[in-house]
Amino acid sequence: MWQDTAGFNFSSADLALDSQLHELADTGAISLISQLQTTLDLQQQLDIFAMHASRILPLTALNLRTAQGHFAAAGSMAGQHQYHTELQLEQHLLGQLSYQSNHPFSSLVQRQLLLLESEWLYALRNALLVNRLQQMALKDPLTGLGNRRFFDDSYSKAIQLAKRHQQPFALLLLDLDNFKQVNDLSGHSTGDQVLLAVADCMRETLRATDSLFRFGGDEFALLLQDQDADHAELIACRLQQKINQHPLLNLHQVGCSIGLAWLAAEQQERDLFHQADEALYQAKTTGKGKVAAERLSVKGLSQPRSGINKVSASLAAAS
Ligand SMILES: Nc1nc2c(ncn2[C@@H]2O[C@H](COP(=O)(O)OP(=O)(O)OP(=O)(O)O)[C@@H](O)[C@H]2O)c(=O)[nH]1
Repeated sequence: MWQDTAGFNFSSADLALDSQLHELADTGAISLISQLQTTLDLQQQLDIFAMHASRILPLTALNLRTAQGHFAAAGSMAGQHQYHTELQLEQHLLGQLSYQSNHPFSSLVQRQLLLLESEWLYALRNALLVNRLQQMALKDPLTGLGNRRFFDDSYSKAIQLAKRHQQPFALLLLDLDNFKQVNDLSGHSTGDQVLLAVADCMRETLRATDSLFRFGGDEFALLLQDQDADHAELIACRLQQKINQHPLLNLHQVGCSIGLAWLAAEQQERDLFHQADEALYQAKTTGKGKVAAERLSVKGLSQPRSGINKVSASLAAAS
């Protein structure tokens, strides 16, 4: 037991806590905690943490890898030295941090960074949780593609970006042909398999998975940023071909119709969604299995499989 000058008694545990608090104050951890409490945004938390870590050692870059994505602190650039750590809380790996600096990461620096990291863990866990819930709210639960809400957000952001940077931008709306018969003839779970196969075809055609959406039912959308009309048309045809050639979709004679509209750099004000929807309507009503481009000119870029026509005809006869 120790006594300070004012006569208070301290145990060794109090002194250990006191010295830890001083160390935390030295590393800036206390103000770090209060700053981290102001946000549940992963990028913002990383930026705040990077600012505090830079007080220990000037950093050129700080990257955070998590199961929900990779983040880089604002202004990150390559440095001469690297240091990697894992952020774990209660035996759960939250993420991996990669520091870069033009100064070496001495063992003292590493120790201070470790201490600082430990102050981030709870706030990081909460931010990851919120991020995961947000992602779930934006995803179609069956296919994992973006849902309609996510599409609406992405669409307006893409339009703004296209306007700001004068970049072309295309929208594809896709509706399956003859999907209902899969449910009717083979059951709902086979129908679900068919929808999953369509999502796979979309992912294989377009790697940027955050641009792929399912609105519900058998309706899908693709946002193609910085794509001119020719390229967008090529992607639409490639996707349609993939769907036509997919074994499961072929087996159930499911094809697709696609409506395509694009915004050239000089044409900023048109209602792209309406155009693509009109084009899709044209593709549907002029025989299915087609890609229809804006201005309502239907191009028979891909012919429907003969089987599809036959099934349509027999369904029509049956109804
Ligand atoms: N298996 C499954 N079916 C669904 C789901 N959501 C909607 N559906 C069904 O999808 C079908 C969509 O109907 P339509 O678009 O008229 O079917 P279609 O045969 O493709 O019609 P066309 O577009 O005229 O060729 C309906 O039978 C819905 O019940 C789902 O999540 N899973």
